[in-house]
Amino acid sequence: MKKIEAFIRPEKLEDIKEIMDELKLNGLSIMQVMGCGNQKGWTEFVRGAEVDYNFLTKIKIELFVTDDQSEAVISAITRKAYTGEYGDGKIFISDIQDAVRIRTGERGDDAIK
Ligand SMILES: Nc1ncnc2c1ncn2[C@@H]1O[C@H](COP(=O)(O)OP(=O)(O)OP(=O)(O)O)[C@@H](O)[C@H]1O
Repeated sequence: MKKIEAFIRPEKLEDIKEIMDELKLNGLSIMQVMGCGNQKGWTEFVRGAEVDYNFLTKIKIELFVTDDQSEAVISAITRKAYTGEYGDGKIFISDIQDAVRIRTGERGDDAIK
């Protein structure tokens, strides 16, 4: 199993939700986060003082998928989140050891399919 954590532009969320149906995924978590990457934010003057707004609002999508689903999920997110401008986001992928569906006690791939 893999954990896929994708940081995307908030306005891309609706497009990315379509992946659930397209790839027949069962679960997804979404968080609103503040962050920065190469897209550095902006500078404004507030009551005469220069203020850096270094952190922009992003959406973090967290998905746990089977190994055989992961490449399709990564390429679908990449395709839907892309604009070609700074701030398109990033995807982090890590290995997951196990999962449990509490209602049934199913483990591993069975718990997330
Ligand atoms: N190394 C990192 N660790 C944790 N979060 C990160 C990291 N890099 C990016 N993020 C998160 O991803 C969001 C989007 O980052 P951003 O698109 O600016 O990445 P980037 O690598 O600088 O890409 P680009 O060059 O396309 O702007 C950030 O606002 C932050 O929330």
